[in-house]
Amino acid sequence: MTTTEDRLPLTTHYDVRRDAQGHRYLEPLVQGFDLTRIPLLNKGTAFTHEERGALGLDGLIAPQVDTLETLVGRLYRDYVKVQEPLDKHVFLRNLQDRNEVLFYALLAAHVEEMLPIVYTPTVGLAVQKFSQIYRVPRGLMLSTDNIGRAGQALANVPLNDVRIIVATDSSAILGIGDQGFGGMGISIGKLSLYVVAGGVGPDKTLPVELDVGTGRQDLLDDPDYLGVHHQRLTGDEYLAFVDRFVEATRQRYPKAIIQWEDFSKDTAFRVLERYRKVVPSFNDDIQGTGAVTLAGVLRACAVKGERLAEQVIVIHGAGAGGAGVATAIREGLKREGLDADEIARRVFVLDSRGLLTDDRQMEDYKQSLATPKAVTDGWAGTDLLNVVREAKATVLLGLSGQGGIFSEDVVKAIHQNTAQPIVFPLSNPTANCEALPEDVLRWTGGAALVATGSPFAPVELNGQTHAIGQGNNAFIFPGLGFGAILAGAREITDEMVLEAAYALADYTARTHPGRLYPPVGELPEASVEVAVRVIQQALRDGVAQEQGLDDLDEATLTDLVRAKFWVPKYLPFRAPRPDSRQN
Ligand SMILES: O=C([O-])CC(=O)C(=O)O
Ligand SMILES: [Mg+2]
Repeated sequence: MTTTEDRLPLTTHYDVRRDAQGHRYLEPLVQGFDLTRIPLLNKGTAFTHEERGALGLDGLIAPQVDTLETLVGRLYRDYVKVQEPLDKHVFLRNLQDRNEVLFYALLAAHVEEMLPIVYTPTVGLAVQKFSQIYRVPRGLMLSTDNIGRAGQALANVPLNDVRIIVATDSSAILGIGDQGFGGMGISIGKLSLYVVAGGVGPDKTLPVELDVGTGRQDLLDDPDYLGVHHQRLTGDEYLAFVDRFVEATRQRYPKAIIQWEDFSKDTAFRVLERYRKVVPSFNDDIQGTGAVTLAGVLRACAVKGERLAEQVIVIHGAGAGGAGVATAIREGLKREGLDADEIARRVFVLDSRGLLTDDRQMEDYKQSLATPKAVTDGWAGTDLLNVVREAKATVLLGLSGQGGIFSEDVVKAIHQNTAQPIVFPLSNPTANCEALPEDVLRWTGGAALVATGSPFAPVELNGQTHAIGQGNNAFIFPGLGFGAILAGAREITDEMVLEAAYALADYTARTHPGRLYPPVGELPEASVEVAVRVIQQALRDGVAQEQGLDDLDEATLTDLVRAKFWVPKYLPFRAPRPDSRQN
């Protein structure tokens, strides 16, 4: 054996090792043509002459030997010729499925430009068209057909050291609802961000689709739809399905974190609570969105020269996102010294029927978000416009998925209450955004502090340029997950998520004091800071299992996080020695 450690190779197809000088190299466990067909192994024309000779590639690759940089340049020149966002998405996904390091090198070189293509908003369209654009498999597809063999399905995954899983049941993708099997696209997209912005190696990531059926008749009737053709499982059957997935995952990947993504309000809270002490896991839409929104609101308050505790916050939308944001904002208010009574008078949550008041019939999870009925005594009404007026709102947050619901009336009403209203239409993708930033700015004479969930171009108004911050949980989950991985966290605590919010706000305050969020191009940098603070919080909470982190000061910890950050490059290949463990 060439290794002393008792562990499986990183994947079925290769291992990564270090030579005597400490340089990393890749040891392929397959040979020849297969090397050009496995995306994590393929180097395209960048295989060296020596590698071609040693690995059975002679004659199988174009003569020229390229570098990764040359390939990135060539691909980019091709990429810019593609016009439609969905076609660009398909271009990049095909590259990912062909040559994964090159995909990440290209993405890393053009983060700001390509994020809206691999991720929000274009990923929304890719999810809707998933069955049409599907070419080769990626990730784990569990369905009612195979969930009884979940253990075998996980054993079939060629990765041996998965650390982060994004799993969706596709019941509430972005703001576009039930997407059936197509939700796999969001798991894939989120994990691309874990790699490019969160420093996790692609061979440690696994996208998962939990295909429990769909409530969409149009999909069920469509012969081209690739998911299972039946109604969604519900109740105990549904939970038994997810139980099987969690149990098989724990067996195969005991160190993996699960990010629950885009579960509808009917399942999101139950799933999160059921498993969060069983596997390190969090719900991105509840907790990630809560944290990223709190971070932006804290920044907006600072820009105004005020405190969060002075604001009155109206949250429109009481699904997973709205509930998560309400919880995060309440925590923020508590940290600034407000008691429960005061908080109840400052945070108002609305669903599609208006303000949640404690005399209303509603789902269990909403009850803790409801306003005491007495607070609304004498109000003209409890619809959005009336709540903004009567509560004297200064902050308006949109998580409803209802495009355009922040009308001119509503925005002008909040502007009556404060010189600089904080207005965040956060729903995704773009068509579901509660208002267009340029409208909000125009209706408020440029005074509003605006951030959105989907990317928007800067707005020019009266000779001024307003950058629109992207309050997307992409600023939280990669750093949160990376930090939790590095800490070996056995649980992801609420405090770790909250700390991620303050870390992001601090990063923005230091690097861009006038902004609400950093530019998206800085996602990797911001994630490093988030990861460091998450590790520190995991240590404080006593959930970090990784040894040797306790005594590190912040600078050393930051260096460590940077050193662990995966960067796309082609490692040199060395054929395994005959006595190696191949087979
Ligand atoms: O995916 C995004 O852009 C943010 C998110 O989690 C959602 O909108 O569900
Ligand atoms: Mg989501």
